[in-house]
Amino acid sequence: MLLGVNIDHVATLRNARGTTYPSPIEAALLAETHGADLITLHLREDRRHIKDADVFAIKNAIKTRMNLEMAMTEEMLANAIKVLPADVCLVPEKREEITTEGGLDVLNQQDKVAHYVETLHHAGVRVSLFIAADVQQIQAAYDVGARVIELHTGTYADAPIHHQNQEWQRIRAAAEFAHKLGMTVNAGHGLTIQNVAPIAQIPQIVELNIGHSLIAQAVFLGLPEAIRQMKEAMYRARSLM
Ligand SMILES: CC(=O)[C@@H](O)[C@H](O)COP(=O)(O)O
Ligand SMILES: NCC(=O)COP(=O)(O)O
Repeated sequence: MLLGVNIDHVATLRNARGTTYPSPIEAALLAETHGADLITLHLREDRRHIKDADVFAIKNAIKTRMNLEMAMTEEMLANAIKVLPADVCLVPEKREEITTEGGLDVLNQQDKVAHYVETLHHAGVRVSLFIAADVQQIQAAYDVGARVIELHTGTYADAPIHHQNQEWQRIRAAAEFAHKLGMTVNAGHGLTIQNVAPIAQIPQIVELNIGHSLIAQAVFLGLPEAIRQMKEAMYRARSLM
């Protein structure tokens, strides 16, 4: 199981004072030296954390692969064609949101999503769609040509303890459905060292993208140790399957 380290919130800390530190580029290099299988970052339209310069610098510096998250806008599409990351993950964005709230609504904008998928595929970029654990959305993702999805685990992560199993069941069923279609299934959002194990135990999920809780842990433990503990939790969970 692969771990994508999302470094958005290293940039949040940097931007708090407008300094050059902590450097997202340094964080990306440290993360991949200490176990990150890929580096995920979200260039938001409002640039509240990751900036355009970070994207280009990280693309040129890392040895693993870049998973660039972006909204479906012409500006972001043009930028992605310039950067040419290994992966683009199309995510919904609302200016007023604190963080990503829901999954991309593929079902109700299939022509638009198909255009972004086709354009990025033509440029040699693999495309994943960040969607809710919903069979109709997964089928729509397949129908528009996407062969990779990232299941939004936010409803699982935010669920009250007595609802968590129900949310986990939804994600497990969604992963099974997508896998049967031949899709690559990733997952992410709101995952922590405390809640990651059940998600890691879903056999069809091959990659987890984790950011906020990892960077938070890194404040106390340092990034290498935070990554080590997260990977250990993922592998321990897998070994108990
Ligand atoms: C799509 C997703 O769940 C995250 O990767 C996203 O980047 C969250 O946005 P913030 O990093 O701005 O919280
Ligand atoms: N796509 C999920 C991601 O990259 C990280 O989300 P989070 O762990 O910061 O909530």
